[in-house]
Amino acid sequence: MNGAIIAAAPNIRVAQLFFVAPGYRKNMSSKDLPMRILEGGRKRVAPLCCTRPDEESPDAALAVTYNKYHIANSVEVSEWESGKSLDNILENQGITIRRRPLTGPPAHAVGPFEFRLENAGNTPRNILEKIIWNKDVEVAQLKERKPLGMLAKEIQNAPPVRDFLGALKASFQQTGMPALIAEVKKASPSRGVLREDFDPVQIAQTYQKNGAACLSILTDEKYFQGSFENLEAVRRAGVECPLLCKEFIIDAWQIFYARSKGADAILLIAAILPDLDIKYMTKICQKLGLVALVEVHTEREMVRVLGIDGIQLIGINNRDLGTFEVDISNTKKLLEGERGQIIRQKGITVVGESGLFTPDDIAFVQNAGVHAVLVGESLIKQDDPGKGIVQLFGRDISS
Ligand SMILES: O=C(O)c1ccccc1NCC(=O)[C@H](O)[C@H](O)COP(=O)(O)O
Repeated sequence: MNGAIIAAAPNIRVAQLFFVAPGYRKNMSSKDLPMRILEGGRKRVAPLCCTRPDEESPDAALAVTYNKYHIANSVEVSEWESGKSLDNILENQGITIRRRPLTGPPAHAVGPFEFRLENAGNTPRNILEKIIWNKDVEVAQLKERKPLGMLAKEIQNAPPVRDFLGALKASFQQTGMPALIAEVKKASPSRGVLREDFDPVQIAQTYQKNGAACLSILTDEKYFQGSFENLEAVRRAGVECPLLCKEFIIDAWQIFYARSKGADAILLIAAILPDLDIKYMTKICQKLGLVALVEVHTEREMVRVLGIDGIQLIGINNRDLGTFEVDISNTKKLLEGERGQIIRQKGITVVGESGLFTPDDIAFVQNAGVHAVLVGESLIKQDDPGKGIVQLFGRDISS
């Protein structure tokens, strides 16, 4: 076994053991401890780290980031040490989406048959939780095939990062309308297949030609029929719009993976990530030159995210990802009062997301204070998604 046991947390359902990797024991405060948590035989990497300020060169910084990205922050270390599970930490921040339990439903054998008893603890409560639990398994498998060290090398050969945020700001200034992030979206859990004849490259080119400032490429396969191949293909085809990798990120490894596939921006969803993860994942983005679109849906999530330094881009999702309910007045609600003031003071760019179908919808969210919109369904369902942009904005935004 690689590392020394320094503490055990007995009051957790499955025993958790904390390890210190060799070479990190001397002269380190608890803030610097690289923590690996073993739960029931499964390694969980949690929480993340920031790089030390003394790493000057980007290569060194990257190396340190990926070598130590599972270093914990002192607050969270103390939460772990006092026996709090990740679900407790999530719950304390109002995050209702739980992480996948370590074991599935227990197996029972009856004669030649085996069945599993499902209960509230081992069954996802809603679609978002289902997506996240599936993602957890998916990422663990991908990571085994491609460890971080290997990814870091691939990143060196990845196409250069483009300025996602700059493109949004430039378009907003130029057109006087919210900049468009057009989504390359084949299907969704709420609507099923949105477009049968789905050619991601052709759709991306049409979006670009018709005035999209940036594109969002869904990469989740199971629930959205997206893929990282789509992201790579759009990038390779020479589409100039900066690309958002629209993924459910629960592990910093995915950020490196997205960059290696040509992403210019990634999505961080406040409904599933505790503050520390958002904070440190944002730092990793900075190191990689990516921008993070931090997505909120509730007032509490907005307040949490506004309390984190360095956030430049916030998306307000009008869709409740647990229930699928869509209400565009959510954008207005979240931008009202003090929250809106803080956003303006900090110069944060705001994106209105989901459920936008008409010029009135665009005007509504613009009046509420957004600088950009993220649109999927209403464009992708049109025979000509390019014309869909003209219809959505009520005018040609390409010139
Ligand atoms: O779109 C869904 O059904 C969905 C379900 C569960 C989690 C996420 C989901 N969508 C992600 C998005 O928020 C949208 O793809 C994006 O904002 C565009 O929305 P729309 O214009 O309504 O297609």
